[in-house]
Formats: sequence, C-alpha cells, structure tokens
Amino acid sequence: MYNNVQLTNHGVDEAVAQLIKDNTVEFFSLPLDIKNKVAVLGKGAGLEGYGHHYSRAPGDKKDWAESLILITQPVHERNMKLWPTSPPTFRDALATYAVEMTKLARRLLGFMAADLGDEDEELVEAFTGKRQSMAMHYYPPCRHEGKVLGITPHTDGLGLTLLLHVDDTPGLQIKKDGRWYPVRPLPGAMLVNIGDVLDILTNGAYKSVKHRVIPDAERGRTTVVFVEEGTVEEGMVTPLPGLLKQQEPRYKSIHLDDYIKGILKAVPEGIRFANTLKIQNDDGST
Ligand SMILES: O=C(O)CCC(=O)C(=O)O
Ligand SMILES: [Fe+2]
Repeated sequence: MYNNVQLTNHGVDEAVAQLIKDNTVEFFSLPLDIKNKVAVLGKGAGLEGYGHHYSRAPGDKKDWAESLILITQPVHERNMKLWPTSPPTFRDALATYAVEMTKLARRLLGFMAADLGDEDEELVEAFTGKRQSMAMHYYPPCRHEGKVLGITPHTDGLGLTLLLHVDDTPGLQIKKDGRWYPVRPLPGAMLVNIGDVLDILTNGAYKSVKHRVIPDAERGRTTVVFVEEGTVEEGMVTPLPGLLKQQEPRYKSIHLDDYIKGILKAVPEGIRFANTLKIQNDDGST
C-alpha cells in the first residue's frame, strides 16, 4: 500500500503536460501587475486566484511562494474572472490538463478500490463528478535558509493530490517516522499524495502524509498540483459505508461544507482538522 509515490508510467499525454508546464512558467514570469489581474479577491472570498496563499502559517518563518489556485471542475464553478488570459494558451492548457488528470485519478482510485476490497468501487464513485482544483506554485530561490519555508508543513486537506514537477529543482520533503525526507523529482513523474479526505473515506487505510517545501538557494522551483475532492452520498465526508460493514469507523462523519469551513479555520492555527474527527477508543487510541 502506498501513500506517497512518484508514478513514471502514468499515461498522461506528454503534450498536454508540457503545455501546462510551459504556460505556468510563463505566467509566473509575467510582471506583477499582469498577475494581479487575477489576484485573490480578499478575505472571505476563498482561496481562488493569484497570491501568496500560504503566508498564514503560525511561527516566525514566512512562506515563500507565489501561487495561482483555480477550480477546474465542475465547469459551472469555474470563476473565469480569475482564469488568466496571459499567456493566451493558459486557459486551454488548464482545461485539457484537468481532463487528462481526471482520467488518471479514475485509474488510481480504481487500483485503490481493488486494494481495499471495495468491490462496488464506492471509492471511485465518491470522486466521480466532484469538484477539482489546481494550484500552480512558484518558489523563487532563497539563500536565507532557516528564515523562510516554501510551504509550511501540512497534510493536504482534501482528497487526492497529483503533483507534476515542472523542473528538477528539489524542495519537497515528506515526514516519515518523525523525520523529513526529500523527494527527488523524477523527470516526467507524477507524485501521488493522499489527502485527509481520502484518509477518512478509506477509514485510515490510506494515510495522508505531512509535507513541506524548502526553497532552493540557487534555483527557482515550479509545480502544478491537481486536487480532487471526494464525498459519499449527500456530500458527506465519512468512511465508505461498504468498509464499515467489517470495520469500526475511525472518523466521525461531517458534511463537506462544514469540513472545508473547519479546514479554513484550522490551517492558520497549524492544526490538522481531520484529527478533530478521529474517534477515540476506550483506551484512548485511535
Ligand atoms: O509544490 C509542492 O511541491 C507542494 C505543494 C503543496 O504541498 C500543495 O499545493 O498542497
Ligand atoms: Fe500539499
């Protein structure tokens, strides 16, 4: 069972991946006033748009990244005012990449369902037709090691995250057994990251992984991150009903809307909201 792997044989159309990489690099290289045309709308308006999204971490280290976050599916939830028109091929690149990534996510979720013995593919169903978003990040080089972080340590709050490295600059680290391990970008590879919602849906079988980004002293780093949300019927974030026929639930159920509100409040405080949903056993274990 895996919860953080790099897939090299992922079948994503190379031209489609190249197009999103090229457009992302070009976007971040544009003058600030152009990028700010799609700036985050401000407090309470959600995370969509261009800006310094993660500079809300507690502690004295500042997050050192420029990001562009957009909802890509369903189409009617796209906020086209925040979809850049420069470079001119960016919108097309985003839309075609989202379609390719939906196919890859379906295949991966199918493997996970088989692995879990989820014969009815409830896991695949949970993600079908749900909201997807993309986050493009640029981490400028930084020589002040120790003073800044590319992205503060976190687990991804939502379902399945698929990360595409645009270059081979290192920076991403994952936490395992209390230690940070660097992820070395493999050319063309897609990094699979389990988010907290997937952890909850699989009743803890697939565990979300804590990760952070450390900026490189010499080179900038660009990534393209695809995120898919998953819920069971009525928009609930809960262990899959099929799994609970044979297991006790490890997480309480919550509606996705309340879950997202919970994350937005917990993240700035450095809290993993999913932990608050864990069911304690009589002996205090989870
Ligand atoms: O850019 C990266 O390597 C990580 C980005 C990330 O953790 C995120 O978007 O949640
Ligand atoms: Fe992340």
